[in-house]
Amino acid sequence: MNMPKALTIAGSDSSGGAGIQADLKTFQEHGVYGMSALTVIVAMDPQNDWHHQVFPIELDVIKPQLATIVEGIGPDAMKTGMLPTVDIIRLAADTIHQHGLKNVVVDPVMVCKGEDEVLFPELAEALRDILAPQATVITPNLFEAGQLSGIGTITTVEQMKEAAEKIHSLGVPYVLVKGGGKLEHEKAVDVLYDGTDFEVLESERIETSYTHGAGCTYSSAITANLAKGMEVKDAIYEAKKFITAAIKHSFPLNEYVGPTNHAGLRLYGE
Ligand SMILES: Nc1ncnc2c1ncn2[C@@H]1O[C@H](COP(=O)(O)OP(=O)(O)O)[C@@H](O)[C@H]1O
Ligand SMILES: Cc1ncc(COP(=O)(O)O)c(C=O)c1O
Ligand SMILES: [Mg+2]
Repeated sequence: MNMPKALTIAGSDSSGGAGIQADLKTFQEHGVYGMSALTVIVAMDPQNDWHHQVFPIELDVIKPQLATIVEGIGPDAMKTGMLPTVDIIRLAADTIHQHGLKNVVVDPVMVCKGEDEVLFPELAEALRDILAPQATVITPNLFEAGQLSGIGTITTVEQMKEAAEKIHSLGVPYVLVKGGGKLEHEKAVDVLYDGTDFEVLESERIETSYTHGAGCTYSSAITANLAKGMEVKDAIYEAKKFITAAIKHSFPLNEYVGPTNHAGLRLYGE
C-alpha cells in the first residue's frame, strides 16, 4: 500500500497540545504517516504560572534528522513550526530549496498563546526574507501577519487583506491570514489570498479559551491534505473544518491550558 508521508520541522510542546505533538496527532487523524525533525523543546513551569521555557536544539542534531527523512525517505508534503534561531530558519529553507521539496506549509510561529512577550523577536525578519520564499502556503496569525507585512497591529478584515497582499509579494503563492479568536468579529475569520483573489473563510466562532495548538493543528491538517494529493485550496477548506471541530471539542488540561481536540472531527463528526 502507498501511504502518504508528511514531515514536520518543529518544536516539542511537552504539554502535548501544540508543536510536533499536535502535528503528528493531526497527521495520524488524516491517515498520513508522520515524521519529525525536532528544533526546540518547550517546557512550562507549574511553579511559575506556566511560564514557557525554551531550549533550542543544536544545528548538528537537526541536520541528521532532516537527512533521515529528506534523503532517506522523501515526504509528500511538509510543514515548519517553531524555528528558534536564524541558523535553524536558514537550515530549513536551504533543505527545502536544495531538495526541491514540494507542498511546503510554513507556520511562522512567533508567539505562544497565553504568553505576552514575543518568543523570538529577531526572527521575524529571517522568516520573512529567508523562509517565506520557500513556502507554498504560509499561515500567520494576526500578530505574525502584522510583523511579516510590516503593517503592525491588525484589527480589521481589510487590514488582513492588505497584509496578505504584502506577504504574497515576498514570493508565497498562497497566504492564509488567521483572524481566529483575536479578531473582533462574530465569526472565526481567515483570509486566503492567491495573488488574484481574496477569499474570506468563515466558521462558527466558539466561545472558549481552550485553543492551545490551534495554529499547529490547522497547518498540519493542511499539510496532511496536501500529502494526500489535494489541491491547495481544497486542502485549506477541509483543514478549516478539521480545526473548527478540534476547537469545538477542546478541553482543559489544568488551570492554565486547554488544547484543541485533535480527534474532534473523527469522534463527533463536526
Ligand atoms: N474561538 C474560535 N472559534 C473558532 N475558530 C477559531 C477560534 N480561535 C481560532 N480559530 C480558528 O483556528 C485557526 C487557528 O487560528 P489561530 O488560533 O489564530 O492560530 P494560532 O494558534 O497560530 O494563533 C484559524 O482557522 C482560526 O480562525
Ligand atoms: C513547540 C511549540 N510550537 C508551536 C507553538 C504555537 O502554538 P499555536 O498552535 O497555539 O500557535 C507552541 C505554543 O506553545 C509550542 O510550544
Ligand atoms: Mg501559531
